[in-house]
Amino acid sequence: MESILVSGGAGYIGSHTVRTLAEQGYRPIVLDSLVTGHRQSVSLDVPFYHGDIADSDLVRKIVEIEQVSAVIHFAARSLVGESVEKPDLYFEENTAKTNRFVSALLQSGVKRLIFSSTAATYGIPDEVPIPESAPTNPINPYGLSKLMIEQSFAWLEKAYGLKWIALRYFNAAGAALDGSLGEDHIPETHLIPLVLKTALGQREAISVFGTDYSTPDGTCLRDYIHVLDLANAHILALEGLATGVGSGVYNVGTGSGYSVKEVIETARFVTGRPIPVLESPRRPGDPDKLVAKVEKIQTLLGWTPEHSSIEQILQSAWAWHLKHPNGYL
Ligand SMILES: NC(=O)c1ccc[n+]([C@@H]2O[C@H](COP(=O)([O-])OP(=O)(O)OC[C@H]3O[C@@H](n4cnc5c(N)ncnc54)[C@H](O)[C@@H]3O)[C@@H](O)[C@H]2O)c1
Ligand SMILES: O=c1ccn([C@@H]2O[C@H](COP(=O)(O)OP(=O)(O)O[C@H]3O[C@H](CO)[C@H](O)[C@H](O)[C@H]3O)[C@@H](O)[C@H]2O)c(=O)[nH]1
Repeated sequence: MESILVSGGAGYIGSHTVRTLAEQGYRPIVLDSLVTGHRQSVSLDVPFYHGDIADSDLVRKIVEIEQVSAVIHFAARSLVGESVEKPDLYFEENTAKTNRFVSALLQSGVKRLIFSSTAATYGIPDEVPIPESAPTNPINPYGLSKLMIEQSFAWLEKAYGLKWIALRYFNAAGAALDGSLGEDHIPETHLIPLVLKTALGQREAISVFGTDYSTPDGTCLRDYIHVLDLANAHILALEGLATGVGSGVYNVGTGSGYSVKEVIETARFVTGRPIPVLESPRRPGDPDKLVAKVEKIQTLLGWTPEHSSIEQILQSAWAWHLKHPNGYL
């Protein structure tokens, strides 16, 4: 059984990936500082190290004790607004700490790595759907912190033979189909959990940020990808690297966009509850459309989304919210 170290394995996407790895016959090992993650989101059967990715001694120890052969690296800060207020925090926590983490891994002989990147590396795209070859002009420190990591990998590959895949996720959403794992960010800023908290009556209304975008209904279009499909993309990426797929960046999305209004309308249908809307000003830094071009991951890694219709995303997220109205508390 191959042992895979998952940094940030107690976070939203990490916890779903840890479970999927175990289901597919891998042995996941989690390293997480719990700065934003939840211990309860990881099964007690999974080896769990409470620590920081920048603790090189700990990383080397884990690799040796657990016989780690590859790494999936989720650990990061990911609040766009916070990154604008505290760019130094993002360059330290994401870029600098990842550099230390990858150095320790390479020193320990681990050369296969899958990295959580983001559509925020593109900034405001000229072309939608966005191909991986599009220019990268991030418009916030969060996106830049991730782009710098991607770029560093090419040099680490040349110097030390690192094999890497950076998955540029579009909008991660949804939950385990039985609602047993889900999204519990504090503070929550993402549209879908906020819409469902409104359906639960925990919020009075959902603010729609901007109704004058150049989209069919005036609200922003996003490419929502189910967290289980994302989890699977990581495993295919690991297997791809092991069987000779080259290093590089891959978009992970569905290729279809839904507007904020369409998401809210579908959530009304799925939950059967009223969801009051408050039309609000634009949120700074939101591009009107972010939709992935997905041929590369489909062709080279054989990945196709299976749970990512907007109905399936909302149904699974609703199951999670009904079972865990206060998150993992
Ligand atoms: N959620 C999205 O829509 C989305 C979109 C694009 C990219 N991403 C990226 O995916 C990854 C996971 O996102 P998420 O939504 O699951 O976030 P999350 O905050 O739920 O998970 C991040 C996990 O990393 C841990 N962590 C953070 N810094 C750490 C450190 N220095 N050492 C050890 N552990 C640390 C946290 O405790 C948490 O468990 C992040 O890298 C994020 O930037 C997320
Ligand atoms: O209360 C809300 C919250 C969001 N939105 C809108 O809903 C859409 C989706 O917003 P999210 O905050 O859910 O997601 P983002 O598209 O802003 O962010 C995602 O995409 C980014 C890339 O731009 C990063 O990768 C980030 O990590 C990831 O969560 C946006 O148009 C946003 O303006 C609202 O109208 N009301």
